[in-house]
Amino acid sequence: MKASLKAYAKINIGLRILGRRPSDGYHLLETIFQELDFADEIRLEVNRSGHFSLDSNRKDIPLDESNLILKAVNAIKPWLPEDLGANIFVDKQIPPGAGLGGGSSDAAAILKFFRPLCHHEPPLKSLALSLGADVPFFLAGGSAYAKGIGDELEPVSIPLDWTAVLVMPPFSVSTQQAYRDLRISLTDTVKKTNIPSFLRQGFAWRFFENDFERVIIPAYPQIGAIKSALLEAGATFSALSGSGSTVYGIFCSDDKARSCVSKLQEYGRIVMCQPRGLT
Ligand SMILES: C[C@@](CO)(OP(=O)(O)O)[C@H](O)COP(=O)(O)OP(=O)(O)OC[C@H]1O[C@@H](n2ccc(N)nc2=O)[C@H](O)[C@@H]1O
Ligand SMILES: Nc1ncnc2c1ncn2[C@@H]1O[C@H](COP(=O)(O)OP(=O)(O)O)[C@@H](O)[C@H]1O
Repeated sequence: MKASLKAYAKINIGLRILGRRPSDGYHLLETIFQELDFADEIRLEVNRSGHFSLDSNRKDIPLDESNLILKAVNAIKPWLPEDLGANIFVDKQIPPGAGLGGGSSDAAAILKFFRPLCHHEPPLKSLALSLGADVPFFLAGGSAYAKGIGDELEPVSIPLDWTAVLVMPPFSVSTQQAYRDLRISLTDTVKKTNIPSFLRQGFAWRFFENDFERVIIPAYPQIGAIKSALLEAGATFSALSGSGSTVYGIFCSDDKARSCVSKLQEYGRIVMCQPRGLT
């Protein structure tokens, strides 16, 4: 059996770090995850060899058992027939370490693909969370308000009549290091959530900020320059996605978005894409 899966990227619309979880030091946050129609493609050839292999067009990601695709395979394996195997190829379009959740989305796509082949129902949500804090979002995608460590999800309805311009600089940012650089202590008081009240007032871009910008922009001045360039080019809103390195601009018209692309080329790879609703 052959199959081709799309693993879509996300951006974070607002990202507030509220504090730390005492049990493991993970950061408590609130954000809106928005899925985009920009994706990796995962091609699989399922066989009865009991063996899984992985290859990719990108050689700068691990292709061994530490790849999130093989981690997802290993997580769901106890629920699969023992002789099931697959040759997997991932055509990476989403750069790693870009704040677009590419690896997490790949992992969720694998869990969803193998679920119907399981001999009994796997606990998909907990398997997803064991692979990464962002992975549960990608099981359903669309637009979701997230709390906890990013795993407490609630679908939300926000306007989707916009085009995003993603500017992906030629460097990655380590998520773990970015969290460390925030220097939030385990004993700091946990802040209250704000996003639900923003949404009750009616969605407006001006409400949203990404707390990582405080540490990422000083460390990577190019990120600040991209944000300014997007706003100057007419973006309604611009922000860092996740812990970076991608900066996105929101444009109310496709034409306006297209006309800014040539002005931003010097900063890195540019992709224009649309938000995806729940499917
Ligand atoms: C910052 C965000 C915002 O959406 O996205 P990215 O920029 O990575 O896309 C996420 O919180 C990233 O989630 P994800 O990339 O799945 O993180 P994980 O693999 O679970 O964790 C990587 C490391 O980040 C730290 N971490 C992660 C999530 C969290 N809520 N608190 C943390 O402190 C931990 O130190 C962990 O070892
Ligand atoms: N399938 C995968 N795709 C991308 N990166 C992966 C994958 N598996 C493991 N990784 C590792 O995970 C890290 C984070 O990648 P990714 O999830 O794409 O970025 P981010 O956390 O910034 O959204 C990368 O540094 C990469 O080495």
